[in-house]
Amino acid sequence: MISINIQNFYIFGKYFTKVYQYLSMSLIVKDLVKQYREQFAVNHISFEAKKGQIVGFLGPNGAGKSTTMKIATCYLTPTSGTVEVCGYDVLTSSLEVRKKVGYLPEHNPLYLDMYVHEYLHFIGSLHQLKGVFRNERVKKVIELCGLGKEQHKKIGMLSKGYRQRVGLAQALIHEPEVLILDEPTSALDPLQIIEIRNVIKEVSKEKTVLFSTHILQEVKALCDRVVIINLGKIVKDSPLSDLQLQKDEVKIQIELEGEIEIEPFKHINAVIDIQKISPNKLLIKAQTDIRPEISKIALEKGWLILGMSKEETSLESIFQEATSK
Ligand SMILES: Nc1ncnc2c1ncn2[C@@H]1O[C@H](COP(=O)(O)OP(=O)(O)OP(=O)(O)O)[C@@H](O)[C@H]1O
Repeated sequence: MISINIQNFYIFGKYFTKVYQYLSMSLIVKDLVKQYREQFAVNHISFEAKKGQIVGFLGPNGAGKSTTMKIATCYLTPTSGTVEVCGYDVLTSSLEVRKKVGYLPEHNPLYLDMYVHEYLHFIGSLHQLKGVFRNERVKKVIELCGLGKEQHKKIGMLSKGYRQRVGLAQALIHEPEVLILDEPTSALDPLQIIEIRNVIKEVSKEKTVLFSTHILQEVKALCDRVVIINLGKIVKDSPLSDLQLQKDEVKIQIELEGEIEIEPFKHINAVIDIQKISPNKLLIKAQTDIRPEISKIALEKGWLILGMSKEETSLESIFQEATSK
């Protein structure tokens, strides 16, 4: 009898965990395919984004990023597979999906003859925001996206960075739960990139963000999770922190006071290679983090360590490896 109860409890627990996991997902892409004649723009991809996560969607040109995003925002229909946004299917509940999702397309289409303020009211009206509420939303997104000074200018008069801010503001006007941003910082200068990045960081609090980019620095600066796509297939899907720990090689740089000897370090088990960078600096490649062993040797020999640092595996090398096939 007891064992049945425990079993029931176990089954209920598993079921509850599954339901909880499902409910905490804002975006679920399942076995998605988009085919143009013989070409698979997207080839059976699956990934998920949790509430509150910022997911970097990476891949070389033509990998399938924009296609996936267009399907998730109801601009394209899939050949097969499903995309759910906050529990709504893009095919069967596209109106609900459009309410839940804010989209900044790659080429940020704007009406250049409209004033910023006027344009945001127009987009608000398309989302059926009315009266005082619409006024407040326009005010809020202008403030969030730092458009205060530019709101009475025509969009055509704005710099690229400010046009991107208008693009972001229109994506946010209806308070979407999910933000989909297709290369939001492409073609911007370094200063504008930092500005837009800060705006994304600010607005992404309490939202789920999927954004594509070619700038790996951006992923490091913003993302919780990274999904890498290549030739229409997902080749990596991992939290950023795990990704940088995945490689089975650690590089450690040490600096001693005075001339350094290689010999004692060669006997540490996990060492793969040692390079002398300068008379008092070494770069050691090892299978594991051997900093404690290094410290012990230095202590035994009476050497003074001036510095010791562990290099993280670079996202660039992970990206290169994942997309080189
Ligand atoms: N309408 C279409 N007809 C035929 N092929 C298409 C069409 N749209 C996209 N493709 C192809 O599908 C593939 C994926 O395109 P997609 O625009 O999704 O790539 P991407 O990862 O966004 O690339 P980029 O980083 O250059 O924007 C490409 O090879 C592209 O040429």
